[in-house]
Amino acid sequence: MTTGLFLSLEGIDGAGKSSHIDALEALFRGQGRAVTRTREPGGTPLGETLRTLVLNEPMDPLTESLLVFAARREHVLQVIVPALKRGDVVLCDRFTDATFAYQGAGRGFDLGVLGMLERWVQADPAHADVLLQPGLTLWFDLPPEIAAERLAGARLPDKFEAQPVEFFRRVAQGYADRAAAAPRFARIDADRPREQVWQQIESTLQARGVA
Ligand SMILES: Nc1ncnc2c1ncn2[C@@H]1O[C@H](COP(=O)(O)OP(=O)(O)OP(=O)(O)O)[C@@H](O)[C@H]1O
Ligand SMILES: Cc1cn([C@H]2C[C@H](O)[C@@H](COP(=O)(O)O)O2)c(=O)[nH]c1=O
Repeated sequence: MTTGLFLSLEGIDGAGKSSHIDALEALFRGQGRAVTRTREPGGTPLGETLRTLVLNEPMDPLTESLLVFAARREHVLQVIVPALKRGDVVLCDRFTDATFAYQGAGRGFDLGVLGMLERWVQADPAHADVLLQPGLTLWFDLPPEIAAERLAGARLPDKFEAQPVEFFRRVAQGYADRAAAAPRFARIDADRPREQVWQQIESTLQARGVA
């Protein structure tokens, strides 16, 4: 389906993903790679409109799941697949693992329904059994209490960031469950100073042969 590298960044809110995206982009550009940098929910005009709703409006978990997958469908078709076909490195701040972690583990929504939506949204039109997935997922793993401390006072919390620590314990477990089932996950110990977190990222990219 594609020739580029699809790299996603995942973790609970405040785990430190955004703090390393600039450096990741610079690293790949320094190697002469074209980079498409994007995020979910979002990445297209419609996706960004849906993001505003999802991050701010209270809603039923099925509604929330449908909106993030609707945004993802546009994102996959308009941005991610074309970029991968060009041979770009796609740096995506969150993808479907976030839906399993937040709507599935966090909200308690049916994982079977999420799996069905994943298949509908990410199937290759030519091979329905092949799903578009990141080639590598950097999972920033940080205890929820520390993430909450880091976020406290950093910015006005959105709907998710305002959730209690118990919600993020479930989300963190959701990521751990997803990671246990998919070798594309690389765990980054985010409970370290920034320089050490970056060193782990660099060594992971080398070990996986992608940079
Ligand atoms: N290794 C670190 N040690 C201490 N503080 C950090 C570290 N990494 C990031 N921070 C700080 O923690 C806060 C959250 O970091 P960041 O915004 O990168 O997280 P995030 O995973 O992108 O969060 P979100 O998903 O909610 O956007 C920021 O204030 C950032 O400066
Ligand atoms: C993709 C996706 C995201 N979310 C949540 C997770 C975060 O709380 C926000 C996005 O904010 P960020 O600062 O850009 O990390 O949305 C979700 O609940 N479900 C999803 O599928």
